[in-house]
Amino acid sequence: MLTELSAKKRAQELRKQLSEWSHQYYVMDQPTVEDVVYDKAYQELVGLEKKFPKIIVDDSPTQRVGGQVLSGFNKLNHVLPMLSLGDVFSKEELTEFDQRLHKTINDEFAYNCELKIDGLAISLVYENGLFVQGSTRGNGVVGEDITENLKTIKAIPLRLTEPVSIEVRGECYMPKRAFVELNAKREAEGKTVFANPRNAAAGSLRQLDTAITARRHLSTFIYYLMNPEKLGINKQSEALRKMSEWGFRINTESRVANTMADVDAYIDEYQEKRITLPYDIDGIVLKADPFSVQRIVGNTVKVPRWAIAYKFPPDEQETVVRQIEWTV
Ligand SMILES: NC(=O)c1cc2c(=O)c3cc(F)ccc3oc2nc1N
Repeated sequence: MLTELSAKKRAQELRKQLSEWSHQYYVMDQPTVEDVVYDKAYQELVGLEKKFPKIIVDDSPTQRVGGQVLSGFNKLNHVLPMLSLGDVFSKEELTEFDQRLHKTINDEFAYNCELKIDGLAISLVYENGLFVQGSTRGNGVVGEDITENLKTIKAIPLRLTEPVSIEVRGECYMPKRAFVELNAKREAEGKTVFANPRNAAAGSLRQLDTAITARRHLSTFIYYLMNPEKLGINKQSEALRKMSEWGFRINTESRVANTMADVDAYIDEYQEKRITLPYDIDGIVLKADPFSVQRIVGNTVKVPRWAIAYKFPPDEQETVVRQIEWTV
């Protein structure tokens, strides 16, 4: 005999199992069960919550797709401005960036090298481990509250592994494969196609119908933890590891570089690998790894002084392919 109490207990077991499977599949890219196994457990949970609505909790996976159509997005002020990155387009300019930093910082320090994901910047706020708000960069000071749409993205945890109250920032992107399939579908339906995965991700996040966002296979790479030193974290490379432990999807290609020669090698390696990655990148991001260095040099009104984006030259072969398509 199914009582509310036994339903509540079973629902908790199912949520825990579904969350583990979801983390393995969407955050770690290492699915451990077939979709049919996941779907069966998910449908059982949906059935229990339908029968006993009082057992529903905010971080149940069934709450990701609210299915509501929003009338618009509220504006919100970022606690700290979401700055952009300064860009350089040559290794010489990168050396100048390094030399400028060493004018202010006397001791040696390492850089954290990261791929520059070509998506759109988002900010995620958690209270006691629960996802409570998500937003776009907007103009850097005022962003749009897109919490309901971000909840549909399975790479974004609804509950962290520790009850921490933090704000993190990262890139929301559409994988290349999802982009190609979306455009093929739109073309077949006589709709306009998106020019690139970044525009497709932006368009998908700005959907007022959250059920549409939920179908767009968006994902994230989180790269920034606000006030890390208050949490006893002293380096960017440590912050990335900690955010991964909390349950965030972190890009695994980042690397600590102790010399500019190592930075050059990282750039050359990923300029080669770029075309094989399942997501678009438009360069690499170089960051002073110690937060003490970041704190000393600080930010200008627009950009951090402790980070720089090295942009890859436009990818000739892609351009050529596009031209061939165009002439045909
Ligand atoms: N697209 C990216 O993959 C990426 C972007 C940024 C930023 O925009 C960014 C902006 C700041 F003000 C400070 C750090 C940042 O770090 C970043 N790190 C990254 N990996």
